[in-house]
Amino acid sequence: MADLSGVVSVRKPITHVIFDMDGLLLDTEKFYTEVQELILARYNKTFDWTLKAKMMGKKAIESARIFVEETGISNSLSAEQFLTEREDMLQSLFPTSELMPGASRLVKHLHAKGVPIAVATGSHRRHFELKTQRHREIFSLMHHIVLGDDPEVKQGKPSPDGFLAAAKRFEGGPVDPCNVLVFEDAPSGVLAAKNAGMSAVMVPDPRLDKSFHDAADQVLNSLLDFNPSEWALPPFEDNAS
Ligand SMILES: O=P(O)(O)OC[C@@H](O)CO
Ligand SMILES: [Mg+2]
Repeated sequence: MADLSGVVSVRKPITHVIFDMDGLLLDTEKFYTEVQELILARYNKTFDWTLKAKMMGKKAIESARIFVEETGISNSLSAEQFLTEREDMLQSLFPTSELMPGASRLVKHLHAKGVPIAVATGSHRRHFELKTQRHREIFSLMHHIVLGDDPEVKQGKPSPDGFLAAAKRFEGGPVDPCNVLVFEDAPSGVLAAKNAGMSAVMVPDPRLDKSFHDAADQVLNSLLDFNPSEWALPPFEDNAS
């Protein structure tokens, strides 16, 4: 592949894959958006995608601080109070989580072909259990899952902690980051993958500003558009989703 200046960019051969969870495998980002819109409405403020872009992918307390500070409500609502307030609403929404289009097909395909796969999410254990309760089969195909409250994940994305911990835990690990492909939906997640020295395929929400695409190695509208052959991964044998 050559860019406009004629520079040939060669993709690294990928041996291991790490998936983000919220907004990438699971359609859960919409729950956070909904709840945050409701909370802000009480302060006569609106939630927008500039703020969403800063919060998504981060650990709960990190994104809570951003929320109360950026919206200027921190004098009335602390980050901790915000987390407590949104908890009841989130707890009833998470068990209804759906898979994103193409997630099941891609995870099952890579697993069937023997490509080691893992998850690295900013989500903590309790939320992870609620979100995945209807999707145990897909998540059971992961070699391992690194959660946001894992002791090795000192800082959330864009720190590389979660992805580096995930690369270490593969059989025979640590895997060289240049052989790892990360799938992410969030700007902070793409940066975390790049900070870890990995390649990143971004599958962003269409409402996210396009400037956030620049850090990714590839940007797709959907996981259904992923072509494994472009990354030296085994090709799909059919076109079924
Ligand atoms: O890292 P992911 O799986 O996107 O999780 C972050 C999440 O807790 C909300 O944005
Ligand atoms: Mg995500």
